[in-house]
Amino acid sequence: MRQKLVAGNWKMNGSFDLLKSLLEPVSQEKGLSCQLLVCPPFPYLAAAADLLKSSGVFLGAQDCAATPVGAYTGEVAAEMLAEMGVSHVILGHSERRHYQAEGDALVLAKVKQALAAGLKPVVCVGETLEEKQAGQTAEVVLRQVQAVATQLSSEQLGQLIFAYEPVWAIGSGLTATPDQAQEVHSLIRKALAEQDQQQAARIQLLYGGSVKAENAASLFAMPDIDGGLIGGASLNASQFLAIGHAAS
Ligand SMILES: O=C[C@H](O)COP(=O)(O)O
Repeated sequence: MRQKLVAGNWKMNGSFDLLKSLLEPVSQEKGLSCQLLVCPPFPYLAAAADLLKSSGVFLGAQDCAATPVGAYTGEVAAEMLAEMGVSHVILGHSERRHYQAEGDALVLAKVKQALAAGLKPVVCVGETLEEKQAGQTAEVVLRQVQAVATQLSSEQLGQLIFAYEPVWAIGSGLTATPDQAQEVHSLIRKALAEQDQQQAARIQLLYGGSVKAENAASLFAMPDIDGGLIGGASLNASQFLAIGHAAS
């Protein structure tokens, strides 16, 4: 049985004040059966690790370098993140695919670095509005999934989490309906099962895109939706915890 995971992607938002006001209640919450993961920007990771210690709440980063340590100005190595107490790293988010022109090969290189450092990659996949309108959702999503999955061993595959985030639903207030999201999640799980049935049954598949306390429960009730990757609503402790309750 897969445990549900509610992950907060703060994107380029936050401050030390927000860190404290948000992570104190989150780290003290005792009534949830789901896993919680918080992914603030790099400058806040050390303080977040301190605030979350012994809480059971996981700490994640929003990116890592595609290469090991060395002469790569401005980059942050996966090993450095692991050393700070980070356990997860979001990779291939559509904002990075779009603004930083990250392609499937670069995402795979980052996934390999993350795995080598013992981090769990949260690999984001999803189609744009144009691709959806052209009927290309399955093709795009499965290409992004397989570009990573097929290049890994079974053991490595089992460390992955995938997040299906239709680009048209991110920050737009438009959410995929539970049925639409389930259809894509089921396609992803079937594709993974063709590669490795056992691991496919274990891998957590998250949904992301305008998830809020009001729509979370109906999404999380679907058989292949194992939680959410939450953007805007993760910046408010009571919203984020309410989504956690919907997953519990
Ligand atoms: O990583 C999170 C997603 O991009 C969703 O963001 P959102 O909840 O603000 O739509």
